Amino acid sequence: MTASSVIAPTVADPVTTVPALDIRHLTVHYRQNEALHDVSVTINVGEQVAIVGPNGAGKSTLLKAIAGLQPITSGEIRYFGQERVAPNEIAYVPQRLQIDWRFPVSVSDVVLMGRVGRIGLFRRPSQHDRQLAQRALERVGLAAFANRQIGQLSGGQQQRVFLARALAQEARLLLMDEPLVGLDIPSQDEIFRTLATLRQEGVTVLTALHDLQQAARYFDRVMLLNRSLIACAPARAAFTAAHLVATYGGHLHLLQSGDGLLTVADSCCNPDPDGGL
Ligand SMILES: Nc1ncnc2c1ncn2[C@@H]1O[C@H](COP(=O)(O)OP(=O)(O)OP(=O)(O)O)[C@@H](O)[C@H]1O
Repeated sequence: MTASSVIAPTVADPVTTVPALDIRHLTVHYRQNEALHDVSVTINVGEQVAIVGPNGAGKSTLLKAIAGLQPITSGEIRYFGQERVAPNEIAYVPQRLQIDWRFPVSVSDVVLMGRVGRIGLFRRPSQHDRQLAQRALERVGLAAFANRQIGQLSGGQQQRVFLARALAQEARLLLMDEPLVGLDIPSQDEIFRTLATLRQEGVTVLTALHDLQQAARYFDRVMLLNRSLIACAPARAAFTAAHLVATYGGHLHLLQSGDGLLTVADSCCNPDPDGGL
């Protein structure tokens, strides 16, 4: 073999090969209750991943542990190759019910709060910060609501305000806990449009969801969780009968759709409760 016929090995690009999240053997307890058991998964930079699983599967716990809001029992989480991450690098949007919407702040105040990590708690926002907040509100279609009190918005609009806050924050990692709960279809579409914008900007997104069709349609990979990690793969590979049964047990009916992808319906909503697979 001549030297010229040898193909030089590709030099790994350290920027692109370092994952956004590298979770190793993560276990989390609430007192005696083990909410997450030995979860190991890697999320690449710019990926959008849906976390699905039954009630109590540990979806919220996983998001909170990643956000640093929930102490972990054992294991480790690395962020962009580091043990620690600056708070402004992560945006966490909790479930709607966990937010006190009566809080007397305007929509633009909430979005500006996304800048606090960058400007410091006691410094006034600059013109640049205000412009970023304004642009973020425009991008989620809420510029006209900037001066409204946050509690006066609809559920979908409130969720979009929190997305705008994440945009203004210029976070690299966005964690959302069931952002679609209680939203009508147009509001859900607006959220997915905003996620598409974040995709263009290379923001890594992890979202807890209940709708498996949406998880399959809008996300690069689906993480099936039931205290342990069952799978984390593109929908076609994730939604196998074995994975779905391991995740949801006997509570689901599996359906074969036209394109061969398995989809599921909760047995509580099925008109024929005795219907099998
Ligand atoms: N603050 C808490 N104190 C004690 N136990 C908790 C707490 N939060 C959650 N748990 C328990 O941890 C387990 C995982 O809960 P978690 O909220 O993470 O699940 P989930 O998948 O997000 O559920 P859901 O779909 O209902 O929101 C459950 O058994 C739950 O009861």
